[in-house]
Amino acid sequence: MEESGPKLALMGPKLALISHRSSSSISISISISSRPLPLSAVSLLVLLVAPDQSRCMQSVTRRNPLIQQIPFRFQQAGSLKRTKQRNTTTFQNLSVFGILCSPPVSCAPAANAAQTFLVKSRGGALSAARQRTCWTWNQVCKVGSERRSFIRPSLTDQPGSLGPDRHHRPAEDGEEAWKSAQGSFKAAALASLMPRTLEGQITMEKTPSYFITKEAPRRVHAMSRHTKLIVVVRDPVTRAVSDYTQTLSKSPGLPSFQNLAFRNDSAALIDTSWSAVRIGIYAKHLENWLRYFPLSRFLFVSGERLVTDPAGEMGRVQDFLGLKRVVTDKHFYFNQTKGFPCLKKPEGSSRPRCLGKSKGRPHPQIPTEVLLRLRNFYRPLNLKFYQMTGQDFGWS
Ligand SMILES: Nc1ncnc2c1ncn2[C@@H]1O[C@H](COP(=O)(O)OS(=O)(=O)O)[C@@H](OP(=O)(O)O)[C@H]1O
Repeated sequence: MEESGPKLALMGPKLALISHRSSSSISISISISSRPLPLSAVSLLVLLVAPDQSRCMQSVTRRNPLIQQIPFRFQQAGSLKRTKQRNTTTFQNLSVFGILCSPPVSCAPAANAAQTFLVKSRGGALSAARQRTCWTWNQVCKVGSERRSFIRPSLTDQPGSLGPDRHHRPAEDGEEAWKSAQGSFKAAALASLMPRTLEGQITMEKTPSYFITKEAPRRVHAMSRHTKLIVVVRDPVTRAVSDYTQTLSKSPGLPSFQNLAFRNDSAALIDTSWSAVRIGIYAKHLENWLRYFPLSRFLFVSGERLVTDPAGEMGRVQDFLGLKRVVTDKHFYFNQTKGFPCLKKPEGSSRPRCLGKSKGRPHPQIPTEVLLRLRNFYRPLNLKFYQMTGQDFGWS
């Protein structure tokens, strides 16, 4: 008989396996009861488990008169599909997110001012001017249906992403009120992006960059302080090489790893402004999160064990979430060609499934001396991270 209640689902390539190039992310596809919640195509990082989004949203909107109503939610999924349920409209595979500006900011064109959206493109593909443009509901739908723009929920501070448009702030509002409105708005906007959570369901979201985004802990906390957070971490040296490999695959003319890893003015110093290096300073990012969430709210998953013992790590994830252990050893096999564990049978499919080509790419050869220096750089930072988490990840 089919078990009821929340469980982890083994769905697509992004499923119960995990990814962690971006240091902190967990790539679990989740199912809400029997209905799969499609997650984004990027590896995950922070997993938000919010028990009651709608209540959370109501309190946000009550506290701030600027936000009267946020009636739309967006999911990323298959084809564009509109469904109505309890006054909530859900668009699937509207790879766009929209935020209701209420009262509407004055933006052009605003044919339907009551339903005006700020739109942001994934990776900044839209021009800055377009990013600042508020779009009407119809325009958002159009973009979604044409799949021209991919917009992901974001807690970062990029202009034109979440929140009232800074260029159109109401003159009568004081600075504090405005800041608070922006903060609440972002929290509400995030909540609005989450699917409605019903009894017996868990809502999850994954965005690697949250872990390293300064504003994210405060905003996630504002959305729900009961959120559970899952962070997948991998040896920061391997992570940096993986990060570089990914960038190299998109920009073949990239300077060498060592050129980027060391400062121009002093070849002895590691360049911590390079994101591939900076992201691996886990202790620093965690400090920022611990200002808002106690350690008990976190689960740290080892990226290395995820490869050597995926079922074991998934067992920890299920325990942490209070779920019955549904995902076990019998779901995985080691694929010799891929060199990684794969799923024997994802949900809804009779065929085995491995993660895609961009996961588990061969890394370029980096001189041993360079890796050694990087390892020395990370050693004390890793130790600090072990102390903070109470976990030894064994990165030597
Ligand atoms: N089962 C399985 N199959 C394939 N790959 C696996 C698996 N488990 C973990 N990994 C590792 O995931 C790394 C990619 O991490 P992300 O998904 O976070 O990267 S991304 O930034 O979202 O592209 C990817 O890093 P690279 O090896 O550098 O490609 C893999 O090492």
